Amino acid sequence: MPHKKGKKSNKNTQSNNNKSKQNNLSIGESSKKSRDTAKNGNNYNSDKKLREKKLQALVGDYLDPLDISLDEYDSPFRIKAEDFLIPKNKLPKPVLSSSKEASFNNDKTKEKNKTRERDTKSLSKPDNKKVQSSPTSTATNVAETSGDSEALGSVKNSNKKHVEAAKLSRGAKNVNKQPVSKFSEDIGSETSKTLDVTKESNSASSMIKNNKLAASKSTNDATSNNRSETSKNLGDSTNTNNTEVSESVSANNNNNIREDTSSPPVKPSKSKEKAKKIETDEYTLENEETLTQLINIDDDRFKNSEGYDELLTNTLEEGKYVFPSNPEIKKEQMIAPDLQIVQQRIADAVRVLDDFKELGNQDRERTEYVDRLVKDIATYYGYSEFLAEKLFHLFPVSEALDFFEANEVPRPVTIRTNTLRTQRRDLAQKLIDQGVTLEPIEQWSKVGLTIFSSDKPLGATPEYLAGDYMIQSAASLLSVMALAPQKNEKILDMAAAPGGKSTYIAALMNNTGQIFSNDTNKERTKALTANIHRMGVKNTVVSNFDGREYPKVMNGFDRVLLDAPCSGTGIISKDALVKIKTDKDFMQLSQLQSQLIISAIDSVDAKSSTGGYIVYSTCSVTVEENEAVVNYALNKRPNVKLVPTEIDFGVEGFTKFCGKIFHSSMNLTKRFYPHMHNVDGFFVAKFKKFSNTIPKVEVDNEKSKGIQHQDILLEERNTAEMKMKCSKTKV
Ligand SMILES: C[S@@+](CC[C@H](N)C(=O)[O-])C[C@H]1O[C@@H](n2cnc3c(N)ncnc32)[C@H](O)[C@@H]1O
Repeated sequence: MPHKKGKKSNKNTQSNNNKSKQNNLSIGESSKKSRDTAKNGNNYNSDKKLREKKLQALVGDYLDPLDISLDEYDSPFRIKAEDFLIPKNKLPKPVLSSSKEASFNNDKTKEKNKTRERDTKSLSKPDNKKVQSSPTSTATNVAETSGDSEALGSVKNSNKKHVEAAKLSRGAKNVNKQPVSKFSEDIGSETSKTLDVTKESNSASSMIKNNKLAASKSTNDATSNNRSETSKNLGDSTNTNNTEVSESVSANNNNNIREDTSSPPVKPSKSKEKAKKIETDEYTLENEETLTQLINIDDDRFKNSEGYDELLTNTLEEGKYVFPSNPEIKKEQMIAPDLQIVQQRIADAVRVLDDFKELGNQDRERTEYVDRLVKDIATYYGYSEFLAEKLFHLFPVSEALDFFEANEVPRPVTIRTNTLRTQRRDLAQKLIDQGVTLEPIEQWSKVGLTIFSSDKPLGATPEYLAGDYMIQSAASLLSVMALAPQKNEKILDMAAAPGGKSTYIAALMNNTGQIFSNDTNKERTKALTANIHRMGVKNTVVSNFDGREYPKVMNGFDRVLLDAPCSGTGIISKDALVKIKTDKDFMQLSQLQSQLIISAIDSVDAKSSTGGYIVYSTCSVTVEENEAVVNYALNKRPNVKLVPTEIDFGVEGFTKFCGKIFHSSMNLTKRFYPHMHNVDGFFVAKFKKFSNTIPKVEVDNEKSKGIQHQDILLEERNTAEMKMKCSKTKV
């Protein structure tokens, strides 16, 4: 029997099943969970365990019972592959609700802003003309003043419809599943039925679109306890809020208020005056008390305050990005922020940064905008500011947003055919017969299948139990393809559990030669062994050493794969806890990775007649876990050089980053991104060892060899400095 991961997963099977049902959730709900997760996670003062407990309660304890090859390292919870699958008959119908899409789309934003401005003004200042301008509120007035309960009912129904529509739009988030196409006869042909890159990227962008929809919905959800109904239901608010206004106004004025244009101006209350003052003043200790009072005033009073009016008007004004004042920021830090406002600020900031010369405020530096944007991204998507900033600087501004959005959407579930047992065509047919809908993975793989839906869990089909396939992310195939193992070679998989890559290597070698599958975690080697048995692998020895010690245990390998333990920033859609990883986590991992890569190099025989290769991979996208580690290896072991991975998609690794320069051959490494390639974030580097002697060169000579690893780490540690540098780099 395959290994079950830990007691916890056994104990929780029942509750996991229940959660799993809940987890046939819409993307928006899942997005919301991760945002909620993060909201809690941002509170770093609380105890870590308590935080994790809270997160688990929110996200669910989805331990994978079979410890299948999801590439997480020490992830405290996992989302089961089957949880992503929606049974065919339950696939949601697409809902056309573009008007409710989140407002990262600028055109829609403009339209929305106009509506919001109208709503906001009519809400905060009971201007009768404004009230008149809303057909719904007019109808309500008429209904109320004339006692026409039927008309009133119909108005309320129409509001209800908006609520229903909003609910429906939640359903639309599930539509990220691509259109299901049945596997056809010509499945063996790599060219015929495979998705081409364009199609795939379209589907990726449609996912992002759907997710924006989800984000919009989640924002609505998240704001429900927030300061106002207006911002809660901005998409539906025209009617609802104006109805509220006109209802309250008509309660005050028994006669037809629309005729009354001469009402005296309402004198602001004391608290309103305070509110206005605090909105405009800088935050000081003296006004802290007042600020606290302001925060504590109830929603109605707050939403009627001029400060709130000003805040909304500022935030929503078309084409203009207005920095939140210090009190606003302070307030956002102290109470749950209004995510709708944060979302709008993000969209506005991206627009301004895209055309800073034209749209930027001349009194502000670009770095100030970037700084605010990163903070807002951290709040909105639930990252620590530290990590949001680290990830943000990997991309141009608007692409960064695509990356964060893509992390809210699960990647397609994929499996790898075990060619030791079967062929892809036969496996596909058997699964189709059981109601699975699938398609071959893209052209670059001959063994992968993308699964769209399945009536039963993919880890419980007879084919799975017979070892016909491995549930494995598409990205994880890439490092084995780069390794390109040959028959009869001696190969080391240095960090191998639970065996997704080891068993693929065995299949490519057709069970010839020898594979040493090693992992330092004894528990995980049980899953590794189980998978090796299940998949019919016969050329593999499982070992349990710290990889750093391996050259002392054994060396002379033709090839070594180091699929290193990493932070998992490439698999955030699977593991929301990555969002709150700390500086210390990254420092420790980077150090371990650097030590492991040196061991991997030292384990290879440069004189191998067929090989002499080392492949380094991670499911992370941070520079210090990838290029910095590779650069360190090149400096410490000048007897290796980088060679092409032979993977013909992905983007080149960084040759410079935030003012630092890496070895010029770093462009031979490959990066893969969720928003670009619709695979987990992944990094692959391939080295060729050309000598078993380590040449004596000045490894510390920064000029000739690029920067030293430690320098980068020190640099990265200084986030303020990095921020400055990176902000400049991105201009
Ligand atoms: C990304 S996972 C490997 C996934 C695996 N390659 C697969 O495809 O199924 C990283 C693994 O590194 C192992 N690991 C962590 N530190 C290690 C060390 N010092 N030596 C060897 N393995 C280590 C972890 O236990 C974990 O199983």
